[in-house]
Amino acid sequence: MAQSGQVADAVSQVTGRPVELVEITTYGDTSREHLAQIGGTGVFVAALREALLRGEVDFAVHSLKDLPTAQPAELVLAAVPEREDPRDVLVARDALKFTDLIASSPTGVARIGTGAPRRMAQLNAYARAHGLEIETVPIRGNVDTRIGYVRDGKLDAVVLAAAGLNRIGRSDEVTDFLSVDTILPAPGQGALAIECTAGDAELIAALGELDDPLTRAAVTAERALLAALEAGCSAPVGALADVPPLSAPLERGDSRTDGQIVKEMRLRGVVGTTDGSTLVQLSTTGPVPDTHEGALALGRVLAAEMLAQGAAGLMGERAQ
Ligand SMILES: NCc1[nH]cc(CCC(=O)O)c1CC(=O)O
Repeated sequence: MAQSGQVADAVSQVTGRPVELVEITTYGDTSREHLAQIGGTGVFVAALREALLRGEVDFAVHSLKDLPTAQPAELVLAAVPEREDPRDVLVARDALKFTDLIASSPTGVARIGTGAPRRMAQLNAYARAHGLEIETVPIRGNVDTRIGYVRDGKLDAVVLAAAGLNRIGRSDEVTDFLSVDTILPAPGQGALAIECTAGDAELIAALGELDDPLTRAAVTAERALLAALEAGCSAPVGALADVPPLSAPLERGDSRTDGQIVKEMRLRGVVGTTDGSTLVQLSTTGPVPDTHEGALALGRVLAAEMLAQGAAGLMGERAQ
C-alpha cells in the first residue's frame, strides 16, 4: 500500500489525473509457507495480474523482485521507476553491526532470521570465510512480525530489504547496511514494476513518464541472468547491475567515443548452497545497454559463465 501510494502520487503528478488505490491481498501476504516452497510462482503478483486482466484496476504496482521472469503477453511493464536502495539490511539486538553480532553472541552462535535461500547462502558463506558460525533461521511475515523476533529475544537479528523499510518510513530500525560486496541483493530488489494491459497505448505512454531507463536496463540484465540460470525468485541467486562511478582522471580501460565517455555497466551474480559451503560468484562489464536486447545479453553472458562454473548444481535445493 505504501509503495503503491507513492506511485499513485507520481502518476497523478505526471498525468494531472487522480488515482484511486484498490487494495488487493495476495497469497504471498497471507500464506505462512516458506518462500523456498511457494516462491518463484508469483505469489505476490498473481492476484494483482488477475485484477488487471479482469479490468478491475487500470495498472498495478509490484516489487520488481517478486515478478516471475516470464512476462505474460497480455501485460506490459509500462514503467520501472528509479530504483531505491538495493541493499539488504540487518535489524539486530543492541544496535549491533553484522561483524560485531557474529563475533560476539552470548550463546556463541548468532541466530539470524531470514526465509530467503539467497540470504542464507551468502550469510553462511561469509561466516565460514571468517571462521565463524552462525545459525540462519527461516522466518516469514510482515515487517512487524520479523522485527518482533528480535524485540522478543527469539532471534539475534533479522535481514530485510532496505527499500521495503524505507518505503514504510521505518529505516530507523536498521542497525547495519550489508555491503553488496558481501550480500548481493535479489535480482530487481529495490525496484518497482508498474504494469498494465498491453492494449492501452495512451495509458502505457502516460505511465512511461515514470520510467528510469538506467534502472530498467539494470533490472533487465539481472532478471535475464536469473532466467538463464532457470531459477525462480526464491532460488539462492543474487544479482546486481550498477554503473560504477568513473574515477577522474580517466584510467586505462575506460572507453571513449569521439571524446565522450561511454559508461560501463557492471553485473555481479552469485549462486550458492544455503549452507554457504559453495558459492559461484562472477561479474562482467559492458557499455551501459541502450536496448532491451543489449541488457538481456549482459545477463545471459554472465549466466553462461556461471553455469560453466557449476552454478546449475547449486540450485537443486529450491524445491525443498
Ligand atoms: N520477498 C518479499 C519482498 N518483496 C519486496 C520486498 C522488499 C522491497 C523491495 O525489495 O523492493 C520484500 C521484503 C524483503 O525482502 O525484505
